[in-house]
Parts: sequence; structure tokens; C-alpha cells
Amino acid sequence: MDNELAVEQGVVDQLYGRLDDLRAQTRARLADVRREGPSGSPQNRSERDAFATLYEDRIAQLEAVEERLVFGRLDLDDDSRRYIGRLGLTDTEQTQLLTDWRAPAAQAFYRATAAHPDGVVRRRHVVTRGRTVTSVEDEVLDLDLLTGDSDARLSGLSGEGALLAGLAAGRTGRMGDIVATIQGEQDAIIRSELGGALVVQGGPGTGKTAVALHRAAFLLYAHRRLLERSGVLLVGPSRTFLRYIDQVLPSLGETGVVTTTVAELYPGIQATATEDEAVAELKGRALWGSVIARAVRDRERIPAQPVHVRVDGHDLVIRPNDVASAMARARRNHKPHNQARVSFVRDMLGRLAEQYVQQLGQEVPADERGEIVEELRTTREIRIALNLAWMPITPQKLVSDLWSKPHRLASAAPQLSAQERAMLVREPDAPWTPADVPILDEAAELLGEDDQAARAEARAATERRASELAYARQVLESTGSGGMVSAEMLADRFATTGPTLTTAERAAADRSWTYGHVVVDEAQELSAMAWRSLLRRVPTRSLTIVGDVAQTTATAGARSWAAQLDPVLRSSWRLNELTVNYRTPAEVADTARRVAVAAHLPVSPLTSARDVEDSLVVQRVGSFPEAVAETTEKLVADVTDASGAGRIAVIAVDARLDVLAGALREAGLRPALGTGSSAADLDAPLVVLSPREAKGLEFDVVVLVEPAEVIEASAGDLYVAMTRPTRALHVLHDRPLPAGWA
Ligand SMILES: Nc1ncnc2c1ncn2[C@@H]1O[C@H](COP(=O)(O)OP(=O)(O)OP(=O)(O)O)[C@@H](O)[C@H]1O
Repeated sequence: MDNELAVEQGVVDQLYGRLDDLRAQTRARLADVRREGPSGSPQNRSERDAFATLYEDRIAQLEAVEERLVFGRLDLDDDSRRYIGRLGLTDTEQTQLLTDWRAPAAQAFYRATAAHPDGVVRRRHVVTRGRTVTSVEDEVLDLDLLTGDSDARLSGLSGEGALLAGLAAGRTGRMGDIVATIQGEQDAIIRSELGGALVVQGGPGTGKTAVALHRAAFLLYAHRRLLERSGVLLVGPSRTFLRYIDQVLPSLGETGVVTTTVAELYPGIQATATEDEAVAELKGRALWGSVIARAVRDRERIPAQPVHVRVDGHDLVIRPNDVASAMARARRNHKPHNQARVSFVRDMLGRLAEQYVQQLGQEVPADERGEIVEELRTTREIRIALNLAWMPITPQKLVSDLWSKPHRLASAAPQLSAQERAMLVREPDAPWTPADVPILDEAAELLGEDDQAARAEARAATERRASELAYARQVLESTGSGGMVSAEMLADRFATTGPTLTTAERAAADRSWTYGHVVVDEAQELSAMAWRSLLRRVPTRSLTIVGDVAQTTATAGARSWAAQLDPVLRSSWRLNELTVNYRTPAEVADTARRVAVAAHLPVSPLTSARDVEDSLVVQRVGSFPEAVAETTEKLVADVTDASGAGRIAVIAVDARLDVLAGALREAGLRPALGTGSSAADLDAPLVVLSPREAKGLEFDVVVLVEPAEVIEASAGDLYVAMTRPTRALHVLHDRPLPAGWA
């Protein structure tokens, strides 16, 4: 064994040596580029900027792979060896030293089995801490070799020792990657083809999130050219969750993925207010597509009577017939409301100018006609009349009017009952809620850009150009090259080659950006309206959708994938299932599953990868704050270690959180509290959370308070709460435990 460790240490040293060389080389190149400074032609400068960005990205990538650079070795039946790691490395002669885990040549590391060895005779997991090899674990796939090799083993799980060690390690509040121990069924999903919608259903802890993230990294590797330009979007259930996973992709060398929640999908809108679950459910229904279309149409109105306007002593009439025909023409090319309005106004002004000219009784040259049109455009009465006929309006104003002006909602949403409409009423300047966002998005789609925003942008562009021009003049003067090239030409070149935003930055700021691929986690929570918004962002329908329909808590969410996806994707989605629970000890997972079945949740089959002694502790208590403080105090000492690992969560219904956090504070603990929109601090060793906030997260130990209350709010909530721990679930209850528990 010692000999084997020494052999691997030699290889690991060589690989880190090569990594260090590459880092040094890239840093030197970056320094060279920077040293040249801002001189030279604009073209040289922009080339240098591009190189600098390239080197900076490469350095970031080389830095990110420090931990567990290499984790696997394949011994092949042609006596060759292949090392598998976080990225590909070659030596100066271009000989492959390390194979990227995503390369086709690495696939056998995850997929080969004794029954289908795929040319592999031995698979070795190399475990390292820092740059030191601490152990190796072999699986011999060629059964003939098995005799006499006492360390080699054969089991259902690939790299079982490394896997179990990873699962048992203390949590840090941040998700880690699983590259070293991806299992066969997970690998098949990760490497599944790019096209189409792939749905991954799996019970809690089956690695759906891990698989979704590794799949994003795999797709970026396998389809780099396509996806680098169009970008990849990752949608998660909450900011807390996005923070929980935010180190996984960088550790896989990928930094360009845009992450968002549905509430943040509309750039510039902060939807942090909360509202009743029933209201959110109502706002999530698909009917808002047609309601918003009608609300937009309501802003296009033919006047009942002719409108008379006097301009320069001329009597002009805005006739209902003219308005109707100008409207019909403006709608003909199916532009959104605010853009089509431009054609409508132009058409109407043309008709009014015609009336004006006729009353003049003489021919008018074209340029004078233009002046007349301009004068009509700025005449107040005409502006008002045309606005009343076709109102320029922002998505925010349209939606806020629906909520605050009952007659507008009644006109646009006749399919809702009076009672339902009453539920939606609120103040005009009330803050936005997450369920408003897909409705705003729908409105933005049908309204198009408000031309006022476009005008502001045009103004900004003019200002930008003026400053570029001034800069170009300065360059011409200082370089004495006046006459060779004009300041305008130079300014043009700066404008096209100026500092560019990355794809991710541009995509995140642009509501109408369409991505090459979208990954949706906890997708069961999405409402029909949220799906409409998301799908608008992937016209190609290239999606990875992961979730668990048994963990749904939103009333607007899904109980079956077919019910949720068929209306929006027809039947063009493929389903994959994950069935092994890696997170929760078997006893806890089995109990959670029994309770979920008793509550009629559509639970998936689930086998647990491991069990842990004393993982389920149930205690009947009289007063929760004291009991929670007492239990938690003991646990904190047990669970958290000197390295900062070890996390505990106290999970209870919203109404209890403040009191529980207070009791913990009184006991001298410092819990982080996550409620409503304020994201919990995941770096804290102890957090107090609602089940919804705990969604997708995991902790070493969970203290669950009064399950009967949690299940009353939602059975999915209880299933989520029970399946968060990696080591133990401590249940404190006063009321009887829910059905299915015993
Ligand atoms: N192949 C693997 N190797 C090591 N760890 C794994 C593997 N698969 C999953 N895990 C670990 O299991 C835990 C659960 O994974 P993950 O959070 O992705 O599950 P999930 O299916 O999204 O769960 P939930 O539905 O409860 O949110 C994580 O700690 C993850 O790192």
C-alpha cells in the first residue's frame, strides 16, 4: 500500500508541478500585455484587452482547480494508464498528463462496471488532501485479476470508500462538487445530449442539484462554442439556495453561468414583498397570458366621438374611422404595443396633416409638410387624443393598474370571479412580489420597449459618442497623426471595440436575452406563468429540469411533471429518474418516506446509500423554546469542529422562528435567522429556518420542531424538512406525530 501511495504521490507532484508552470506562464503573459500600457493603435489596444481577459480567465480557471486536481486513474486493457482530473493537462510535448473529467476518454471512469468494463481493468480513486495523497481505493473490473489483490473490491457503488467518506464529512454551508465520485446513473444524465428538455425526477438527496450543476459544466465543455456565445442560465428557488451552490461551478472551472430566481428574472425589478399563498397561486395560473393581452388591448381604444382640434386657425378632426384604420394598419406587422404605436401615431399625423393641407388650399413641398407634421405632433390636444387612443405604457404601470384599479382588472380578467379579483387588489405603489414577475414579463413581451426608454438610450448613446469623439481628437493631437484618419473614424473604432461585457453580464442585464441552455432546479415549484417566462428565454427548448414532485410546497407548483410540462412543452420532454439517496441516513429517509406516502405525496422510489447510528431522535417536550435551546446547545458542541465544518439547522413553521431564535440567543448561541425575503447566512454554524427556506439545502443535524404543525401547512414542507440532515434528525414534538411515522 505504501508503495502505491508513493507511486501516486509521484504522479500527483508532477501534475501540480505542471499546473504551477502553467500558472506562472500565464501570469507572465498577462504582465507582458499589461506592461505595454494604453499606447498603440486602437486595434492593437483592443487585441491586448482581449488577450488580457483571456489570460485573466485562464488564471482564474487554473487557480480554481487546486483542490483535488486529480482524483482518478484508469488502468486499461492495453496496459496504458489514464489519470482523470478537474481539467486536461498536457506536458510541453503535448502528451496528455491529465484527462478532463468531461472528456469522452474519462467517461469509463464513471460508467465502467465488471459486467461492462469498457476496456478498463482497474479503476482507482486517488484521495488527496492539499497536494498529498492520503489513500487510494481500487476497483478491479477484470475479475481474473481479483485473486490475491486484497485491497481491490467490488461493490454496487463506484468508489464506495471515497463516496462514503465524502458523504460523512462535516458540512460547510456550501455545496461541494462530486466529480470524483459521480455514480453511473448520474453520469448518464450529466452527459445526456444537449437538445430537448431533460427532466430529472428524484427523491430528496439523490443528487439532482449536483447532477444539474455538473451537467451545466459538461455542456459548456462539450458545446463550448455554441454556449459561450448564447450563455447558460441556472434558475434556483431562492437567493439562499443560489449562494449555497455558488462555488460548485467555479470549482469545476466554469464561471460564466448566469444564476437567478424567478423573482429576479426581470432585470431592474426587485420582487421582495410577500403575499398570501392563495394570491400567489392565482397569479401563477396560465390565464394571465390572455388577461395581459386583453389589458394591453384595453389601452388601444377607438374614440366614441370625433375629436375636434384647432391648429393655426385650421379645424382638424380625429375621426373614429381614421383611428380604426390606422390601428388596423399598425397592428398588421404584429409588433408589440409600444412599438406599433409609433406607426399608429405616424399614420394619424399623416392623416391630420392631409386635412391641414387641404384647408390651406395649395400645394405644399415635402419639407414643409414635415414641419406641419412636427407641429401637429407637439400640439397638446392632438397628443392627448392620440394617447387616449393608443397609450404608451410600461409593463409596471400596466400591471400596477390591474391591481389597483378594479375596473381595469374587471375588463381584462372577466374569467375571474369577483371574489378572486378582490383578492388581487392592492395599493398602486405596493412593492412587487415574486408572483408578479412572470406577469410583468408577459406584459413587457406584449408591450415591447417603451419608446421613452429607447429615447433615453439614444440620448445616452449620443453622449457616449461625443465623449468618444473628444477622446479620439485628443489621441489624434497627441500622436500627431491628424489628417491620416478623422476623429470620427477613430471614435467609431473605439465604439465597436471598447471594453466588452462578458456574455453572462450582457445576458443578465437583458430581459429579452435568449440562452443556449437553461437549467431549472427545484422545478416542481414553478407556476404555469413562471414556465411561460422561462421558456421565452430558451426558444430552442434545450433545458435541464430537475426536481421532485413530492417536495412541492408552492400551491401553484406541480404534483406531476406531465400536468406541469405538457401544456408548455407538449410531450417533447424526456424523463430520467435518480433513485439512490446519498444525503440522509436510511432510518431518517425511510421514516420521511412513510410519512410522505401516508400524506399521499407522489414519492419516488428511494434506497439510501448509508445508515448512521442514532440518526433519528424523537423527544416529547412541554415548552419548545427551552427544549430547542437545550437540545441545540448540546448539538453545537458535538457537531461543529475546529476547522469550521459542521452545520445545524432548527426548522419550524414561520410563526415560531423569531421566538426560537430569541431562545437560542438567550442560551448564548448565535443563530442566523432566515425568514421571508432575507436570505439566511449560510456561513453561520447554526441557522433557524422555515422548511421552504431549507429547500435544497443540507445540514449535519436538523432540529425539527413540531412536525404536526409543519405538515398542516404542507405535507411537502415536512418531507423537505425531514430530509435535510446528513447525520441526524432531532424531532421535538408536543402534539402526536403525523400518520405513517411509527
Ligand atoms: N455521486 C456523489 N458523490 C458524492 N456525493 C454525492 C453524490 N451524489 C450526491 N451527493 C451528495 O448528496 C447530497 C445531496 O445531493 P443534492 O443536494 O444534489 O440532492 P437533491 O436530489 O438535489 O436533493 P433535494 O431534492 O433534497 O434538494 C449532497 O451533499 C451531494 O454532494
